[in-house]
Amino acid sequence: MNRKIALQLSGVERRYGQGDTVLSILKGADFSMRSGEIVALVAPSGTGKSTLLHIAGLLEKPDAGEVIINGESCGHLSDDRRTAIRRSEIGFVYQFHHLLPEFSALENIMMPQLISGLPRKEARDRASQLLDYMRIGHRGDHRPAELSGGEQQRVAIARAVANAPMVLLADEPTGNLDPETAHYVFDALEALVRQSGLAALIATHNHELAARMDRRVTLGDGLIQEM
Ligand SMILES: Nc1ncnc2c1ncn2[C@@H]1O[C@H](COP(=O)(O)OP(=O)(O)OP(=O)(O)O)[C@@H](O)[C@H]1O
Repeated sequence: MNRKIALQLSGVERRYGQGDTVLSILKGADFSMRSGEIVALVAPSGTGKSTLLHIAGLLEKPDAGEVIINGESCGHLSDDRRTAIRRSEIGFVYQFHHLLPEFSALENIMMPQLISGLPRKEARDRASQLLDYMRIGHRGDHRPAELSGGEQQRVAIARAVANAPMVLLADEPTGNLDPETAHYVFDALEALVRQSGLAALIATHNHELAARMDRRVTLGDGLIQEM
């Protein structure tokens, strides 16, 4: 199988601080991921996982190097173009769901599509389909506070992929869940990735979950290394 490269990082560098207190987090990191692939990012706390995900997701700019999404090099793009790529090609999931509390699960999933200009009916149909896919179709009218932790994360994943992005970036998406629920949420995520062909990079401290993914990478000395 030779699927196309959805995300590529080339020579990515990131430093924080100034003068004597510069902290070099990424020192020329290279990485690529193909459509349909699920990659675990497993590395000790503070080594730069979130930094890497923020750069890959165009939320932060690297000090040097390139981020290429779906063949488009993003380094020299205008902020507007970067925002447009982020909205259409990238989905984010975090450790805490960050769903809007006053809206239902269905409405939360519709939101990114409405922001992208999709008609309400189409957004609703797709949101409903995603809820079914995540096996929580019966929970569409519930607000986040009325859902379990695992259900909330499944809604968050559905919302992240609502605009059919090329790349899903997840920062400890099951970090707040018990092990059994974590596996259940991952089952749903995996099914979604296989069905949609998006590429997923998932930072996790859960080694059992990482073992279920296609590939595992780690961060060491500012570089991304295959495990
Ligand atoms: N804006 C910033 N300014 C200064 N230092 C920062 C900034 N953001 C991150 N850092 C530092 O960079 C290092 C990497 O942070 P990052 O959040 O990427 O690590 P992480 O591997 O995701 O950690 P964790 O697993 O604990 O979430 C840390 O030492 C952190 O303190």
